[in-house]
Amino acid sequence: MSVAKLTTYNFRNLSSVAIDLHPSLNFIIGDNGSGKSSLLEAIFFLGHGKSFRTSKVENLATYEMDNFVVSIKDINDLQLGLSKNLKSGVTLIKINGERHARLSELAKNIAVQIVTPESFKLFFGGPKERRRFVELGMFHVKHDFSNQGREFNRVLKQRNACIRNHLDRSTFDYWTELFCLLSEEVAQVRAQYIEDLISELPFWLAILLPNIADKVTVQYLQGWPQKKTLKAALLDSYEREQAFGYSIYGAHRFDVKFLIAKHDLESQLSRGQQKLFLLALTFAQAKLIGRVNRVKPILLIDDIGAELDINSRTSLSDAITKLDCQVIITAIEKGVLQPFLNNDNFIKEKCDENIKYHMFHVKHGGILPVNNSVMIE
Ligand SMILES: Nc1ncnc2c1ncn2[C@@H]1O[C@H](COP(=O)(O)OP(=O)(O)OP(=O)(O)O)[C@@H](O)[C@H]1O
Repeated sequence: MSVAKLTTYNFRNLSSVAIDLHPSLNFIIGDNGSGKSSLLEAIFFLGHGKSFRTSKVENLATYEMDNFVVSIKDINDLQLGLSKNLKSGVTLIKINGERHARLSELAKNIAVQIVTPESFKLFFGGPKERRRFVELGMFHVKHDFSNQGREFNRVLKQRNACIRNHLDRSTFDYWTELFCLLSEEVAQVRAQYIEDLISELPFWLAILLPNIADKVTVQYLQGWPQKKTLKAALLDSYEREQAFGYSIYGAHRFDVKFLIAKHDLESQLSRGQQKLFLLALTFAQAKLIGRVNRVKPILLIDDIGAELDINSRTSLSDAITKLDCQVIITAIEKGVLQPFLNNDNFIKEKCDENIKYHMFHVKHGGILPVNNSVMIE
């Protein structure tokens, strides 16, 4: 889906917002603290059921308010809505007016990816963000995997409980057997997905980071030593697991390593280059998501000017012309967007309604369209 209309109520500092978005390209400009990230956060919240910057849902309601609502409508009038009452704790999920119990029902309809100024630091930090990134892609691309993934998580929990509670050896062995079986299955599906992702990457690197495009290698680490079976690795680490109190090997411990000439990518690239690399990877993932044809991905880029010089932003605008995504970009001032505004390829490739983009100005939580920037051909 792409968002045709976004409505928010009591969300962060945004006053009641109702804006019409362009199917391909949108710019949100405004001063620091005006509410740009909050707007992206509202869309992200619908796609993920959580924020990208706080784990406390109560932070999302406007100060002093005890409820908030976010809803979107696509061009075919599909309507997704999520409201939260902080007092009662009730979360209401609605799709076309009908109530649903699971956030994943919403997420099936909207694939939101975000790149913020902090993203690349998190991504190249611990494995958590890399795992999250891959799992989001798999959720949308490998539909059949969802049940398998849920079952794996259930068995992992059971096995961890066995370790923590020092249950008898036969119960432990039962869960270990099942855990190994599911780990192998999950790791295999994931390996396929990562292979697909890696095969998309060179195209985007050639646009965004041409100097290193052919030097990058990617390693998938399945979650246990490559040379051993998981069962053998777990047997060897029985004592350590008992001491730690959780499963130290298994498909949940997977990781992806990016290397340039055998060195960790993050130790070789500048901050701007790391950000471009993450964008290339995000575009590769968006392409895979788009290809399964169920949902058109939505790409949010917060503070496009951070870390990126004019050349990088020009390459980025070229890359975006090649994506079939709805893109929403924030910036503190219009000048930063010149490479995008001057890029004629948007007109040819992206403009199906004679309008190149929509631009909005956010001021103190209020949002106004910038009329003269909505270019009619
Ligand atoms: N729950 C809330 N209720 C009301 N205002 C809030 C709430 N949470 C944060 N704010 C305020 O909302 C404002 C907008 O924050 P936001 O991060 O969206 O700004 P921004 O436009 O992205 O700024 P920057 O360019 O500095 O990143 C900030 O001034 C912040 O203090």
